[in-house]
Amino acid sequence: MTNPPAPLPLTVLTGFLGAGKTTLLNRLLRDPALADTAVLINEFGEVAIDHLLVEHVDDGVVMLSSGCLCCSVRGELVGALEDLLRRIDNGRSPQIGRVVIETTGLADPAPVLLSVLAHPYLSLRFRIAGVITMVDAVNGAATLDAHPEAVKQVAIADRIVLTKTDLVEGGPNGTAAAALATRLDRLAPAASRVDSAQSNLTAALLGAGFDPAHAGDGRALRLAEWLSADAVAAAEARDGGSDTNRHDERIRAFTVTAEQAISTAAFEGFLDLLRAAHGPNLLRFKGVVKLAEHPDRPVVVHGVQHIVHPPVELPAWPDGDDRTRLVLIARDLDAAVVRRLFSAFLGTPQIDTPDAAALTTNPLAVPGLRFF
Ligand SMILES: Nc1nc2c(ncn2[C@@H]2O[C@H](COP(=O)(O)OP(=O)(O)OP(=O)(O)O)[C@@H](O)[C@H]2O)c(=O)[nH]1
Repeated sequence: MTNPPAPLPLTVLTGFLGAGKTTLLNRLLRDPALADTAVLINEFGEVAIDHLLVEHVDDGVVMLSSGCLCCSVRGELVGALEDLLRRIDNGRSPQIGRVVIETTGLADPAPVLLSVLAHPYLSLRFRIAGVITMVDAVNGAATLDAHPEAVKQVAIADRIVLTKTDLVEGGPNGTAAAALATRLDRLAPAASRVDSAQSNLTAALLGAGFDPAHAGDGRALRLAEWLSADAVAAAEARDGGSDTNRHDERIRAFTVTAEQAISTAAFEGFLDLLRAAHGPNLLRFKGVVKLAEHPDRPVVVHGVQHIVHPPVELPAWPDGDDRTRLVLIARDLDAAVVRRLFSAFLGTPQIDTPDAAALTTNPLAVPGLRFF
């Protein structure tokens, strides 16, 4: 049996209704550097609105036609990706370099990621190269106030693209723009931000993911940049005690770090418990882990809710920092709870908290899936 080809980068382009997704996609697809991109576009009903607006793509476009990507199209999305692979593998379509999925404005991007990550074959053929969220600089704040979906789209972003900065009152350096920037910093400290008016958006957008295959050679985003653990820790220190009334205040990004290596079994146990107890609230997590069995070869993990992408072992620490660093984006989940859980599995329980044995022999604990 031959090995499957290297996984194709898959980028999810999301953002609320009218945020400027199609406008951006049209612009990106004019860039010759993206000529080998396949685009999966969601449509509403029978009117292929987005398709009519997307130019300069012919064979690379796969259209979905049954409504909202976040629900009914999920099965169809898997089918469309499988069909795309089949056509490429048997030569009916040209080789492609990447896939971009544009979600509808109302979609929760997590199920899109889940349908790829949770699929045994698609998870081998695609790697999540990033979630790019468009935020309208004029209506962004009001949209975040009114729509929890928009908050989630921002919270799980790797990159945020600000659109319509040309229309914002006071200009890109004015008070309204600054207030939105502060809010986005709190909600998505791990996401870098670019202005859609900037000229070279292609590189800024499609380089959002970490590619383990090129971890050491500078061709991919650096591990530290992908994780953004420092930015998340800084945001935590800054915003520590804020109130939790607004719905975007319920979502928090936080880090768990450790110098000490953790055994594979203990790390599995930690993830199992975390996913079993808090899966639905775990919007996204990513990390690099120092395993006791081979501390010189870190393991990169990431996932969405209860699903973990197959972990990738790197030949060496690429960035000089050999600590375990996890970044979690979660709703209604206290960072201290997760840190205590990790400490317990690391064998360094805090006062008044159970150790790993107490946690795993707890008859109420729900065993999760093994993934190593
Ligand atoms: N002035 C200005 N207008 C923009 C910008 N980006 C998008 N627009 C306009 O905003 C409107 C909505 O843009 P679309 O690209 O259709 O937004 P969308 O996110 O694809 O919208 P849905 O498909 O409804 O979710 C269009 O009229 C665009 O021309 C921008 O940066 N500046």
